[in-house]
Amino acid sequence: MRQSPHGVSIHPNAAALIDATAARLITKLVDVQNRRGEVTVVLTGGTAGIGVLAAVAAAPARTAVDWQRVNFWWGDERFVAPGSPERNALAARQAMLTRLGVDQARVHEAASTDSVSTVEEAAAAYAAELAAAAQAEDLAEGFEETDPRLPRFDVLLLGVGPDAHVASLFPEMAGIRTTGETVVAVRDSPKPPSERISLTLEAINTADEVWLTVAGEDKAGAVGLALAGAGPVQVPAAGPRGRSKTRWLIDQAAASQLPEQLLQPEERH
Ligand SMILES: O=C1O[C@H](COP(=O)(O)O)[C@@H](O)[C@H](O)[C@H]1O
Repeated sequence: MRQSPHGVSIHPNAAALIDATAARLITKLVDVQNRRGEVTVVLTGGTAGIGVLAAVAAAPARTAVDWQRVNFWWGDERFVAPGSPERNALAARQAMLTRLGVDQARVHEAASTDSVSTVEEAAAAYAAELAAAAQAEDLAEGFEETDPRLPRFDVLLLGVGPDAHVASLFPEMAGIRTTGETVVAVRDSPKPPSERISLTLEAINTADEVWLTVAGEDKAGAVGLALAGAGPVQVPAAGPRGRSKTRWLIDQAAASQLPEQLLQPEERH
């Protein structure tokens, strides 16, 4: 693994990236639990994101985490039936949640087409659930105030699409431009399914740590542009910033168009 001083870790291939990210996530969850008792993680869909969850569920070190005291949210969800293979939450349940005996009351899945009739209703319900969790935290002691509309997110995982989308915030579309809201409804996603809900960039950037986990050459252009300082409206992956840390966890193929200045001299070709 190569580490750049800019928060970019480059792994030799997708499998190594996924295993290393899973190990890092377990360590992070344990650290926060040791300090505060419970920990909140925001999950992502996508190939690498779900791969990481499967690797966590298979890692011997998983037993170091108290899975009953982990709160789960999602950065985005597809507005489809709950049993649809398109559903990010279903993929996460199959890869990890059902295998670890998590507390179901702490799993905050967005509404599906079975429970509400429009994607706007699903977005509003998710925003309300986030706000209620934030209020409950305020009543508990020891929580540092971040955004009154959102619970504290200790670590927020994101994938990146080949078009540089993160969560369900797509280039040049309304979602990535939205301010003043924590959750947006998306009706015209260029990647199917068309109806989705997503945290806004404003909400994502309340997280203490944001980790962008990306593998594959088809993502190299998006990663290169994001790290070269592109604007988030054109390149949504350029927008996420954790309050304490922003980590880019990528494989060699996804790193192939990284700006030269992000690499140590000995890493330049
Ligand atoms: O649609 C989505 O895509 C992205 C990235 O997915 P990938 O398969 O290209 O890795 C994912 O981060 C997001 O959660 C998901 O809804």
